Order: sequence, then structure tokens, then C-alpha cells
Amino acid sequence: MTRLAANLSMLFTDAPFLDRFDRAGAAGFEAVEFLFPYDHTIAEVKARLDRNGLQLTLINAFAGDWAGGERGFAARPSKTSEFDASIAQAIDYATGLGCPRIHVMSGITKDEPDMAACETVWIDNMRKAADLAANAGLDISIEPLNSRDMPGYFISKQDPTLELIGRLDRRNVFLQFDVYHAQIMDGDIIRRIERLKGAYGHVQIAGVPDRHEPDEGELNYAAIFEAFDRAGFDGFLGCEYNPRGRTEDGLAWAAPYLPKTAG
Ligand SMILES: O=C(O)C(=O)CO
Repeated sequence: MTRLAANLSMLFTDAPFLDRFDRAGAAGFEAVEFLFPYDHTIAEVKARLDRNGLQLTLINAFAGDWAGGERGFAARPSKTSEFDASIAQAIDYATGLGCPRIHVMSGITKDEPDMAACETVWIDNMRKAADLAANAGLDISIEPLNSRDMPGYFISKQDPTLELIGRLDRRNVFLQFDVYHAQIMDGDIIRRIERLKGAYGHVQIAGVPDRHEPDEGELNYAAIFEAFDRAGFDGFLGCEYNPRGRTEDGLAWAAPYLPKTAG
């Protein structure tokens, strides 16, 4: 069954962050995800989840100076103390908010002098994060980002990322399968959903190429939703797109999958 989570870092952004929970609830969502809750206390965020009856499916660990272009620390040899602090903080928030997984970003490595050192520190950092998360009953999610939007990001394709995840040898680390990024870098989406079954723990969606609502662009999302169903994926699909206008005005495609609005 297709179930949708609103990504509150990209949807309802005409409202302040905490008010986006109310907008998502009113629009019929039963779940949300977002990148960084850290400007607010756990209690403030929890109160908004609870008052709207929303589950939280994903948060990101702090990833550095986002506006300045930073995208995480895991593969950056000079940033291990920032990495450690970001994981400790994310585990506190995920635990306090009842969120089952944390997206740990790998970092922009195009200007790093030694890629072998980046890979070594990525493995060490991700293993450390996975073990701390496992102690708290949480999963780690790792996402390749397409190199058109995010040049120089450490991981950009699904299969090489899975190869790295395999080397971690940790049972609580999963691929974050963002269909938008995967279509741009890898393609063959339906077969990939089937082949990678069990390897992805979280899924995100958007239209390709413009990252707007999934009802436009080159992908047939009805067929993709069926493929995730057939593959037995029972998690939420994170709606991580830039709305063409006001978020609510672009949600007609989602209505059949939103329990509070489905007729
Ligand atoms: O940019 C993306 O696709 C993300 O999910 C960042 O967390």
C-alpha cells in the first residue's frame, strides 16, 4: 500500500517550520520527514507531531553550513569531531521524537586531496554511527545524490553506494532510495526497485527532471508505486520535491494515497 510522508524541509515552506506540521496534518498526511529539526527543542517538535497525529519517518544528522554548500561530514577526514557531535545530537532527537532512522550525509569531497583517506574515514565514521544508532534501536540511512544538483558529493550512484554499505557490515544501515536522484544517475527504476529489494530502508520521490510534483516529468509514478508494493516495501514514500506553487494546490496526485482525504 502506498503511504506518503510530507518532507517539511521542502513542502509548506511558505510557513515557519513548526507550522508546517499543522499544514501537513490538515492536508491529510499521516507522516512527515525533514532534514534538520535542531533550531527547535525536542519537546517543541514532539508537540507538533502529537497534536497532528503524525509519525516521523526520517531526520538528517546536522550536515554543516548548508547555505554555504556543506553537505555532511562522513567522508571528510578533517571533520571527525563535527561528525561525532552530529551523530550524538541526531540520536537524541530521533529517540525523543520516535523517529526510526537517521540520514547521515557523506559530504562534498571534490576538493579533498586524498580520496582513499575519504573512503577510509567514511567507513570508520559510518560504522561508528551505525553502532551508536543500533544501541538506541535506530537505523542509518545513506543516500547517493545526483551529481548534476550536487557536484562533488561523495556518493552519487546506487550500486557503488550499496557496495560501500556492504563493506560496513552492519545490519542497521540501509540505502535511502531517492527515485529522483536514481533516475538522473542510474535509470532502470522499476527493475532497480525489484533488484534492490531489502537493501533500501527509506524511499523519496519527485518529478524528474524539475523536482516538482511527481505528476509531471519522465517517470510513471503509478507504475513505480506498484513496483514498490510488489517488492514488499511497506515504509512511507517521502515527498521531497519543490512544489510548483502553494503545496496544497499541487496535491491532487497524492489524494488517493492520503488516508485522511481518500474517499
Ligand atoms: O537532497 C536530498 O535529496 C536529501 O534527501 C537531503 O537530505
